[in-house]
Amino acid sequence: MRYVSTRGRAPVLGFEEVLLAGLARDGGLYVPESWPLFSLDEISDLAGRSYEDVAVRILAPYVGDAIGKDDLAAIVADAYATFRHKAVVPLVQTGASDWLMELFHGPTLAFKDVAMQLIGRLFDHVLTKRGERVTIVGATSGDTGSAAIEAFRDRAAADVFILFPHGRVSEVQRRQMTTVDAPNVHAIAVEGTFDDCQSLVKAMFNDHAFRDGMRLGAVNSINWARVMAQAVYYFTAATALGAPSRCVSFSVPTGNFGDIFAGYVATRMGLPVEQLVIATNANDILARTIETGTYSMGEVVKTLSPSMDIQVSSNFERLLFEVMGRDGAAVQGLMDGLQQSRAFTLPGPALEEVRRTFDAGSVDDDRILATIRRVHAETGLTIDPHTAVGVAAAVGVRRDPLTPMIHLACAHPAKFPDAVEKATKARPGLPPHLADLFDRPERMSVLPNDLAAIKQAIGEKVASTA
Ligand SMILES: Cc1ncc(COP(=O)(O)O)c(C=O)c1O
Ligand SMILES: N[C@@H](CCOP(=O)(O)O)C(=O)O
Repeated sequence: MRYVSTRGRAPVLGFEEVLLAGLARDGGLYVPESWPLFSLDEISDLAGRSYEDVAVRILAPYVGDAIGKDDLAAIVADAYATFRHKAVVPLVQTGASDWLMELFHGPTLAFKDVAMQLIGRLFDHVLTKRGERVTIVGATSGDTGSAAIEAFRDRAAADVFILFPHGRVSEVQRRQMTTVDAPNVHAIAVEGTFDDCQSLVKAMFNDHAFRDGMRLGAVNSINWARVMAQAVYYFTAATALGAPSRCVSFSVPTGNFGDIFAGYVATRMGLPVEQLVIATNANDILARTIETGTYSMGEVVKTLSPSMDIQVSSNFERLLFEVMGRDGAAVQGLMDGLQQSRAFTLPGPALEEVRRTFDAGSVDDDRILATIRRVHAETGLTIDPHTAVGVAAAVGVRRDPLTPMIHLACAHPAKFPDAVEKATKARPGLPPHLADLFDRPERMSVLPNDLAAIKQAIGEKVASTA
């Protein structure tokens, strides 16, 4: 498979280069040159297979001949052996037509592990083959960071620098990033928001001298490999519930639009999906965009679902590229508008196209708490505040009550114990492998929201370990 940039002016790359490149050199995001289409028979044939087997089948066309089939199967098997559930992402029925897809059985208790455990190994495979080393820079609102640190810790071919917003992640999330004692891991608390962290990372990639000098690599969902890995569980869940002969829907708690874009990818590969619900917290830029057609940035608000306290939703650009006829210049025009006036308006036909597949709802903190409480009372299950956003948002926008709605349970409740305790009066405990998290010493630097200062800190650290 070859990959093109959403802005149309970066080199066309193969899988290996796309994995290592992260952001395209024109500032855009890489997408496959064409979508591999699975026939209905091929999709039916996924039902009942192991997660690992389905993953290899879905990933193979994207990886192409960059990695041999046997090597890919071994990497996939090794990645998902780290999960605490044999099904990797089990489904739990919560109502007549409602299911939770539990995505939090990986090492760091959030859905990010599903892609990150694979990506760490893919980087290792490719870098070892090439005899190269990279400097990973990532931005996190809490979950990507710990998943990336866990996936890359002690890997000889990578240094990892994770930028997170100081004071805006949960204590569990922070400690998961700051207590890992590995020489190649560096947690940086930035005095700013997640959007600031993400824009610092993009600015480092757009500084080509720094990017090439440091040999930067990305682990955020700007990296195509993240999205492709997340597309797999849309297939396992849908086929377990009768797809492709039965249509299903998904409700997806959304921040950076990576996870829900992976669902869209599954539809482009042939999976019949009735609707994809964009579930946002009070940071409702995407819900407003679907309603009005205008993507207009506001200020970030702190919520009980901090991992989704995001305004600049990176992967929306990938959807724009698709609904604007894959016209890179047109996407660049919208992105220029966003840069200049903090807003852009989708052309009518593009908005119609988005609305064919996507619905959206936003959920405030009171509804998050009420939803955690209700689900707990009705089912005995404890959900985290992000999952609650998805469960609540689906209520208002469901197209057909008989179509199974699969709610993505993105994080373990123990990552956000304060919110969960407030709702249920019970404090969720951490699983045994994290039981001593609060006793481990923390290690992090606090830096201003300043590109030069951050580049200098990264440069010095890399030079000192070279
Ligand atoms: C727990 C949790 N839920 C949902 C999201 C939203 O995912 P995405 O950014 O892929 O839209 C994130 C991160 O953004 C998260 O960490
Ligand atoms: N919620 C995310 C934000 C970054 O998203 P990504 O999917 O682009 O890595 C986080 O937890 O960091």
